[in-house]
Amino acid sequence: MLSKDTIARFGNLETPFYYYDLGLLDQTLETCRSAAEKFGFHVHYALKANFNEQVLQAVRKTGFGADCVSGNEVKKAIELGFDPGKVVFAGVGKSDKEIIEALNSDIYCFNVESVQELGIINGLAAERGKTARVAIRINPNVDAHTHQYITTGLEENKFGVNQWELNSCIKELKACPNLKLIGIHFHIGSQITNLEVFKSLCVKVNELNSWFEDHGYQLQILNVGGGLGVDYHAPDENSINDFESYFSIFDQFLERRNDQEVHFELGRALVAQCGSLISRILYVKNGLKKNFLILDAGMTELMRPALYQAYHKIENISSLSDVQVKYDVVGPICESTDCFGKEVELPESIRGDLMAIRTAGAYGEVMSSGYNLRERVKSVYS
Ligand SMILES: Cc1ncc(COP(=O)(O)O)c(C=O)c1O
Ligand SMILES: N[C@@H](CCCC[NH3+])C(=O)O
Repeated sequence: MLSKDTIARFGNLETPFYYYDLGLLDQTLETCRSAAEKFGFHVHYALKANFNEQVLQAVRKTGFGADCVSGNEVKKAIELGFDPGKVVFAGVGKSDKEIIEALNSDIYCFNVESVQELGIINGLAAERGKTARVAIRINPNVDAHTHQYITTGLEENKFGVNQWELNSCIKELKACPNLKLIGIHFHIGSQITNLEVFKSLCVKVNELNSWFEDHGYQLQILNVGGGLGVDYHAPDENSINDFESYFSIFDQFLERRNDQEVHFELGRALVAQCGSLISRILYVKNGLKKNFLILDAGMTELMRPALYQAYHKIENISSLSDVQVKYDVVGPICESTDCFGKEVELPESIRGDLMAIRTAGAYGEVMSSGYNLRERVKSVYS
């Protein structure tokens, strides 16, 4: 909940901007850290969810590692003080330049997404007299029951290698003396709210763990990715995930060998609820059939509703009116999908009112764009 003092402070600020509640972020990180510690699990924060420096500093202080998906994310994590020994690098299209930089930084592990990539990393490592630690990202063909655009673990998705390619992976690994296979990696999708899905993932991981054992590989790491969803409808009631219940599923259903480590790559569940996009109403348009609130923020600042029809709770945080009106809440961008919500019930609103679009800390600021030559969105913290 945004406090009265915080809202009063916004009154003097130019909008739009992202507001981050760093206190809530710290509490969320600490809840996750202590739950993971209880089970002896390791967490790498997925930078793609939010690489705002203040957010990253808080994550780094917690002691989490970094899960990166580009050379620049690897560079940023290391520059901000993450231990290279806790940096992992995934991505279906790692360029040679990105691989070389990651090798030079001695990162912990490459999460490899194709048979061909194994050979490329091996060649680049050999040229530098290095051995690269790798984990194979396997597509487990588990349905994450999430939005079709953010599911990643089905055979029709571009991510990872399919199970029928595993023999080729082993053959390639045998021909790659500069690679050390340390684990297997999975990530089945994002915004997963049905925790049963993770049980199905565990069953697959167990099967594949045994498969590698049967082929002579004792894996050090089982990396089960991220994907834990958050409550977009009730950000105040459920501001921090129940990380203990989430981790306990893996504790119960994963068949770990003696020293095997379990790694997680959480993004959204760590940072979504601490961020809100704050905006002002520019115009109120009352039509015959619809009332529009036109905000000074749009899909350029928060793309999720336009891209995935994603729901975000919208609040008028300055209106004192008791009258409730339904509005379509839209942005100023020259696109019809530039809409944050349709038929949203809000207190009667006027030009200048402050609006908060909640649960915007993950995949918000980082996905903003300069379309329509918009200014880069600013951030405010408390
Ligand atoms: C490989 C990988 N790991 C981790 C994540 C983080 O996912 P989430 O933010 O849903 O926890 C993603 C994004 O979906 C991903 O693609
Ligand atoms: N960017 C997405 C999720 C994809 C996560 C990365 N694989 C979102 O806003 O929900």
